[in-house]
Amino acid sequence: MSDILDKIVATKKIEIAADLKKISLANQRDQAEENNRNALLKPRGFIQSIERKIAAGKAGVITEIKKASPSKGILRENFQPAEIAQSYEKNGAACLSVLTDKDYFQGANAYLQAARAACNIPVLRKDFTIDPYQVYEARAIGADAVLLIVACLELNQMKELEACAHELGLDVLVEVHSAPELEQALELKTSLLGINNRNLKTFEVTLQTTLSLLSMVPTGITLVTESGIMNRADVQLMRDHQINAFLVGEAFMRANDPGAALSELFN
Ligand SMILES: O=P(O)(O)OC[C@@H](O)[C@@H](O)c1c[nH]c2ccccc12
Repeated sequence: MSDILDKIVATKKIEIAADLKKISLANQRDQAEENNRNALLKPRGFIQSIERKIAAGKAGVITEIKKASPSKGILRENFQPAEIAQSYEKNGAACLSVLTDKDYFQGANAYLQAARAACNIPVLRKDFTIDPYQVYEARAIGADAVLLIVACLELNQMKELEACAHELGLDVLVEVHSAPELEQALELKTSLLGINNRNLKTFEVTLQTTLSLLSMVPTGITLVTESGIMNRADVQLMRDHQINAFLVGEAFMRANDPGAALSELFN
């Protein structure tokens, strides 16, 4: 083949990929907008649901639905998202977090859809959001909030993704693990800030991460302590520091009855 023909074909492939991306983005946007008009799929107010629990003197617990994780492998063999969602709701969860990442967490969009349809509480799409396409997709599958992880985004990208989420009526949970990341997170509009106690590079978990960053969190921000909450002493330690919102996965996923485990941990 001639050089020029090679070049034209290579350019053509890029052009087609870009066109396909545009088409699927438009489809997701249409679906997202249709969902916003459908009473069953309207955003449920993720932040509001947490704040309501806290205002009532309770813990605002985001209960997670995840089958596996890169650090722990399979957490739950008998994995039924709809049943788990109902059990969480019945036992006082403020919100759900559902992993949709396939390759590392064995998640699926279908799990989020099944979980949300089975309950009335808001649902976070737990994934690694790096492109507006995923925000439209989140709304298209019925999510009420998306996660933005500061460690994998530039500030301008985060702002773009947040604006996109807010335009669609989605709430944003911004996640940090260090002081510089926390400073970046405060550049966003969202009032929901997660401190991940797990270091995503080493998988090491310590609740000291939350405690050490606490003084940097301004009033008006709802702080969620994420990962490694395993027992009542962990919960008490956090509550002793006026931390009232929690994201918990493993402790519930390993339990026979996740809702009963929620109730034992917090009631
Ligand atoms: O299972 P744990 O230790 O209770 O953690 C839940 C949640 O915090 C964790 O799954 C998580 C926090 N941030 C994430 C980002 C991506 C994937 C997963 C996560």
